[in-house]
Amino acid sequence: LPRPVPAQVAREVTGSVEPLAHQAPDAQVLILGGGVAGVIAARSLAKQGITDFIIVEARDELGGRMRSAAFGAPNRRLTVELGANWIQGTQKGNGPANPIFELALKHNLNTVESDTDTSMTTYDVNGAVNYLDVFKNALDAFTQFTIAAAARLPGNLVDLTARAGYSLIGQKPKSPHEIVSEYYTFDWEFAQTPEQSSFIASAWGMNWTYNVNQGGFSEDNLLSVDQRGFKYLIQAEAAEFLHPSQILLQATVATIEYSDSGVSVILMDGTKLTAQYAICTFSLGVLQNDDVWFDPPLPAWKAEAIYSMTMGTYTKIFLQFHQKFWFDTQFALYADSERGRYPVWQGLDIDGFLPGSGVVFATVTGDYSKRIEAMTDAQVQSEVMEVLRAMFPNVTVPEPTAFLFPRWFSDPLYRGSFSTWPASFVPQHRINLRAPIGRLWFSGEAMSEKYFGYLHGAYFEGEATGKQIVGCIKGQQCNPQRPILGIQNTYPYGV
Ligand SMILES: Cc1cc2nc3c(=O)[nH]c(=O)nc-3n(C[C@H](O)[C@H](O)[C@H](O)COP(=O)(O)OP(=O)(O)OC[C@H]3O[C@@H](n4cnc5c(N)ncnc54)[C@H](O)[C@@H]3O)c2cc1C
Repeated sequence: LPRPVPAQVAREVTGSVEPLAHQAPDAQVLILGGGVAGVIAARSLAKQGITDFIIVEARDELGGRMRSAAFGAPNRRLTVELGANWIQGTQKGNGPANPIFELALKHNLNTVESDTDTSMTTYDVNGAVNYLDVFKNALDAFTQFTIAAAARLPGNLVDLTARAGYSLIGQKPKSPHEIVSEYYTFDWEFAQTPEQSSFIASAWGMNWTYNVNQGGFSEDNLLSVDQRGFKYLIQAEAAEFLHPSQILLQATVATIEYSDSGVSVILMDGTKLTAQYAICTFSLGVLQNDDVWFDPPLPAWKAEAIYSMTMGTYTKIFLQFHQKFWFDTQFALYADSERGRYPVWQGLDIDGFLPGSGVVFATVTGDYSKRIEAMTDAQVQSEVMEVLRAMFPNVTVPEPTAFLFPRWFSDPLYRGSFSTWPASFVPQHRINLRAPIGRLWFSGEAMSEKYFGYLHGAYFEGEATGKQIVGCIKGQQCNPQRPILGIQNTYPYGV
């Protein structure tokens, strides 16, 4: 979609800031960010006849964290997913459907069933070693973990860390095989350690997505191998209703000014845009790291909510080789003496996936992601090759023909990969994270109570915010969530 130059946008206002009341707004609604939440919020507005909006996006395309890249040696290039890759939970029978799954069907996305539970080969520092029994125990332990967490709800028992939850059900992994198996069931999903995560919210996050008995979609995971990129799904949806004048690409927001009567946004190039309402869909990481300035500064209740949720980082490290020399399963585990050291591997050179691609990738998360982002590509490649050579002691592992990993944590447009819920984040914090201030609304995956972290969380939040703003504009129903001022302990400290 080409970058438009609407007349209002071209009218640059730099320097002194005029009061909002004195100028005609550039749009009824500014949608800040063109990821899933932004595009679906726009669709919600358009469906209700509100077409006077502009999506303001820093990058040169829509999609946000649905981000793909061309990867590989010049004669063997293919599309890989740097960001979101799976449709997590699809639909069982006539039950609730994951809306991302519905979009994938609608736009004929090429996906393949991902067998995360049984298509596994296990390795450690001595090469291939079968510890599938330990791995299976970890999968079962996670099911027990979710049951134990859910059991706390009826009694309104306080949240704990996921680590405490594991310990309470007797799971105390000690050997590298046990530790990497636990890592796969927990960190690889949440991009944080059990110590950094909520017991209750980690369990319900899984249940609402995967457990049909608890209102989830299904247990299935579909991996996008679509060579147009996973993002095609949201770009194709956007193309159905967006007019070029409703999108402003390569426009980075520097400051957001807000009040009870309107919002104005100042871009990095000094352009000022004004609107009656704005929806900020920037990632939690962006909000946490002052990449965008708010004027006036965000109130204490909002700042506390933003800083109390966690932004996890999930990093895929892609390698391409002339020839496949690795496992035939979809996944492999590598147990190192250090927890989180290049632990999960995925092969794409498999029938139905990307056969003949010569591509395999490792995933690291959380603090380990931050660690490698501070290193050079060559240093990371050398560590990864050391691990591959330990996994395959009988193979002369050559240097890869291509190597790539994204730096989500360092990127000022994201500052991480997706949000995770820590034990000290209480439901009132989530209400405050989501609550609008004046005419400025907040949306995106991190605001979702049931689906934080996921594409479908971004989708549902974008849809809900769009609908609420329609209600306000049309003067029908305008009931913005009121913040909770001063979230208190249930029981006072005795000091
Ligand atoms: C590595 C990784 C793996 C993931 N895997 C999965 C998965 O398999 N399945 C799944 O369901 N989810 C997955 N997710 C999560 C999923 O991608 C997100 O939940 C979802 O894309 C978030 O959408 P959003 O619209 O809330 O935010 P975003 O996609 O972040 O959209 C916000 C937009 O704002 C723009 N922006 C930021 N700052 C500015 C600024 N100052 N000015 C202008 N524009 C700005 C950004 O460029 C971005 O386009 C993954 C994410 C990552 C990073």
